[in-house]
Amino acid sequence: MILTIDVGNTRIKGAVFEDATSLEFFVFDHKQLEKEILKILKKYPKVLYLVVASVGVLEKQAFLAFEKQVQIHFISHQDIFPFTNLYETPHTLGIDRMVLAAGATLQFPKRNRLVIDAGTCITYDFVDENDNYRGGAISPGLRLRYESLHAFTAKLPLLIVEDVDQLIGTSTSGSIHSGVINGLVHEIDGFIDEYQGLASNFIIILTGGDTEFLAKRLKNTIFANSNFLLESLNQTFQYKIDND
Ligand SMILES: Nc1ncnc2c1ncn2[C@@H]1O[C@H](COP(=O)(O)OP(=O)(O)OP(=O)(O)O)[C@@H](O)[C@H]1O
Ligand SMILES: CC(C)(CO)[C@@H](O)C(=O)NCCC(=O)O
Ligand SMILES: [K+]
Repeated sequence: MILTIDVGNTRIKGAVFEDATSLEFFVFDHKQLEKEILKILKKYPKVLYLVVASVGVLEKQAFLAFEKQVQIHFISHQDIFPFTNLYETPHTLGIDRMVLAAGATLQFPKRNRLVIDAGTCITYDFVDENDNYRGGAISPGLRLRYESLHAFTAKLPLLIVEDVDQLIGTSTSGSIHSGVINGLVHEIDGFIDEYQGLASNFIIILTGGDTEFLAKRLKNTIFANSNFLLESLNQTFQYKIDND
């Protein structure tokens, strides 16, 4: 059994896997790390490996407390990945993006893949049908857009995302919701359209904390799976074991 942990910029997510099957998913705050992991390990004593992907908020040291119970693998740029990395600065590419690219490569062979992770930031990652990682884009995530409108203006209130579907904002809050939600939806649909114009045979994968909210608003057909990063982490680790 494997416990995969995704340390994002906002939250920590985890999942226990028995081979390719996920048994349970967890979400918790950075402050709860030690307590929550101990709880999971107690519930699943068969977990042998703890596999961590961190965007940098936590380093390897944060996990050393579990070393007596499990073998820890901290995913890094030195690991073996199933794609050729054509990023001009491969050492600065986010570990989460590498894991997503690996998952897309392994799960969707011989396709052009675009992975869109709607988390704290929105990331776009393109792995072509020859398994070359080509790069993508980084833009502000849904919550970050609301927060930055408030943080960098005198008058705009801090709003949280609401299930509103309004083009013409008729109040301050309506205008903010329209700008943030429609802006992001158009951004994502626009990216998908442009990528699909570059090549055929595309699979578009949407993941991250805002998956459900966004999936139903997009005009394009996508494969939506909010657990894609954790599943990819499990696959990346299996791939490493099989190919090292
Ligand atoms: N309880 C929550 N706390 C924070 N964000 C949440 C919560 N529930 C849903 N979200 C949404 O999820 C988004 C953040 O996504 P996610 O949790 O995947 O980010 P993350 O932990 O920073 O991961 P990553 O760094 O991989 O993007 C926010 O834009 C927010 O709208
Ligand atoms: C863009 C984020 C913050 C998304 O989680 C992460 O992947 C990251 O810190 N990336 C480093 C920069 C890059 O990927 O080029
Ligand atoms: K993200």
